Amino acid sequence: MTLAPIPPRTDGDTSPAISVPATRARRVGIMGGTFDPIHHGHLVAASEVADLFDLDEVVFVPTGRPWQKAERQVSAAEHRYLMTVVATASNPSFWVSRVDIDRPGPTYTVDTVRDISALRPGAELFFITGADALQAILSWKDADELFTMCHLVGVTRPGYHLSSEHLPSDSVTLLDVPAMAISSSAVRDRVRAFRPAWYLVPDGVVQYIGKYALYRG
Ligand SMILES: Nc1ncnc2c1ncn2[C@@H]1O[C@H](COP(=O)(O)OP(=O)(O)OP(=O)(O)O)[C@@H](O)[C@H]1O
Ligand SMILES: O=C(O)c1ccc[n+]([C@@H]2O[C@H](COP(=O)([O-])O)[C@@H](O)[C@H]2O)c1
Repeated sequence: MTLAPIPPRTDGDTSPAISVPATRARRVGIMGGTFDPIHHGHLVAASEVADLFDLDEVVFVPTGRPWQKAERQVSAAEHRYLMTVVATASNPSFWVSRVDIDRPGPTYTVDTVRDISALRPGAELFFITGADALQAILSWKDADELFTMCHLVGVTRPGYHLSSEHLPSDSVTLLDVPAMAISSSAVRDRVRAFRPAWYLVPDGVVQYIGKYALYRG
């Protein structure tokens, strides 16, 4: 049997075919992160926001060069991208974009949102952040412009105070999500110490980490 070749994508993305009611604009969540590795805290946050904000899809965007983590050693973008694909593959409304890892230079969220907006013209955009990232948002590049480009959804995260003080109230919503006391740093530390990462990250991500001997130090 001969299979028809898969046509090449021009945008480098593998977004699923999702039909959106004709009566309203498409509602798109953007979950940005270093995802080194992606864990269940990220996935629960995205799933909760998708449900409560009636999102049609959530696009996970692994950072290319996270400039505020410049002092850290971050795994190769391709590994972080592929682990994010593995972790989200089973959810029909989750997908992963390469826009940040394919853009040269430091990763700024204003560029992320601009690029996703170009892929989804006319969509309403919701950028999802944990409490720690929201606390730092005024230090982000062109934060004022970001508030005009998308709605920010700040979610609870164990160990961090969630607050929108000093942020424009019409651009930010705070949301309680089920507490997942998980961080990528803790997962990396566990792997380095030969301790299990099962159930903190999706099974396929545990296997990916083992296959490529990530975080062994
Ligand atoms: N357990 C969690 N609950 C809610 N939000 C989270 C959680 N972990 C991360 N986030 C949010 O997900 C986004 C991406 O986080 P990131 O990829 O840096 O993960 P991390 O666990 O904070 O990583 P690291 O420990 O390496 O700093 C950020 O907005 C962060 O606040
Ligand atoms: O735009 C910025 O200047 C900026 C500075 C720091 C972090 N961010 C974004 O915040 C998200 C979470 O980042 P991090 O470093 O906590 O994984 C991710 O999408 C980053 O690109 C964005």
